[in-house]
Amino acid sequence: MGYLKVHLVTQKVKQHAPPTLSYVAFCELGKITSTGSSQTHGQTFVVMSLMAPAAERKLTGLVAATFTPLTTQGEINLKEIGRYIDYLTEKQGVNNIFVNGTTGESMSFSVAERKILAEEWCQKAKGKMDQVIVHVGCMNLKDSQELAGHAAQIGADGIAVIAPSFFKPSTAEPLKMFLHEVALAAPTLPFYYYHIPAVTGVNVLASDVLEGIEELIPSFSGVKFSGVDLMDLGQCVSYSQPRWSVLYGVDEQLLAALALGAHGAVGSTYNYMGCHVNELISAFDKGDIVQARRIQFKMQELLSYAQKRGFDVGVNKQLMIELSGLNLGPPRLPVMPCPHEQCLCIAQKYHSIFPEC
Ligand SMILES: CC(=O)N[C@H](C=O)[C@@H](O)[C@H](O)[C@H](O)CO
Ligand SMILES: CC(=O)C(=O)O
Repeated sequence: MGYLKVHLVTQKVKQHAPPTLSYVAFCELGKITSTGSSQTHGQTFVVMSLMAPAAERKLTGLVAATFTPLTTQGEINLKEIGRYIDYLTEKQGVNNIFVNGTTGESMSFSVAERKILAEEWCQKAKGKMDQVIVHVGCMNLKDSQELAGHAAQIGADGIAVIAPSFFKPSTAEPLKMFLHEVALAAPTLPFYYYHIPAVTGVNVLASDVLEGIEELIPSFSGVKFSGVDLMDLGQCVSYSQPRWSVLYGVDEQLLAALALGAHGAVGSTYNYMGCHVNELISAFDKGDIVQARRIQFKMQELLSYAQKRGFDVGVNKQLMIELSGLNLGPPRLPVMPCPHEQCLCIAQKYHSIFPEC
């Protein structure tokens, strides 16, 4: 959440002309540090220096999809968010978070609760996290727009939007129109499409959504790809513009996504496996495929063990509690809390597979 300096020049049409739309948009983009004017070929130009948000930087590496801390009574528990952030940065080496997503059970929270949560995550992340991406997708356009506008006000580094899934778009066109309308509520915030077909039931190829989207959504910055169709993923990477990030979201097969050129990963397991997956990524970057594969196989061993015992957000949250010691509370209905013994045996399996971070 630092700043980087850019200069821009905008043409002044008349002597006392009101600011043009693009001028206003750029003013909203960052903090103006100096203004002036210059004359060229008899025309007056307004010259402005401004600081654009650091989020203009490409998002890479690991992003933890956070759980939502609740009290034992099931109310949001803001008190634990600061400790949670310290745990991720200090114990896991994870410096980016994706809040109010699937793992955060966003669809089970009201718009008001999601705003309070997003604000607290952004506040507590200041000076500690590189980027905070707020998921703002809802079943309807109005709530999504409200959350997008709010994310811009609270200084989020980006927003992500899932496909609405009660009325499912059956082709890319209506989905892109929906995403565009949400993006208009926060036109200067980096925008990510959140692709998770197994959960939404929206089986539109992500690469079809990406095609031409840079013209529709100038703030478009990438896709969080939580699908298993690696051909579609490859098509997203090959279409991707230089400043976009293709972030993979099926943790158990991250290595395949890295081989296809994914720029980073967003996932629930990076909450407690971040330190090991950072090693996987650095082994891959060094060309040590054998070591990268060894770590990926360990992740698969743990996840297949957990999946055989029923692995959902409730189990995952309880596992995080066992491994981190954080006070995250139960999930919210309809997600059921995890029976203590079930999570304990998955936590034991974790310790038998992975060394201490
Ligand atoms: C459905 C779901 O929650 N997917 C997550 C991200 O999108 C993943 O991070 C998984 O939790 C993870 O890959 C374990 O299966
Ligand atoms: C896993 C993930 O990315 C999410 O919880 O939304």
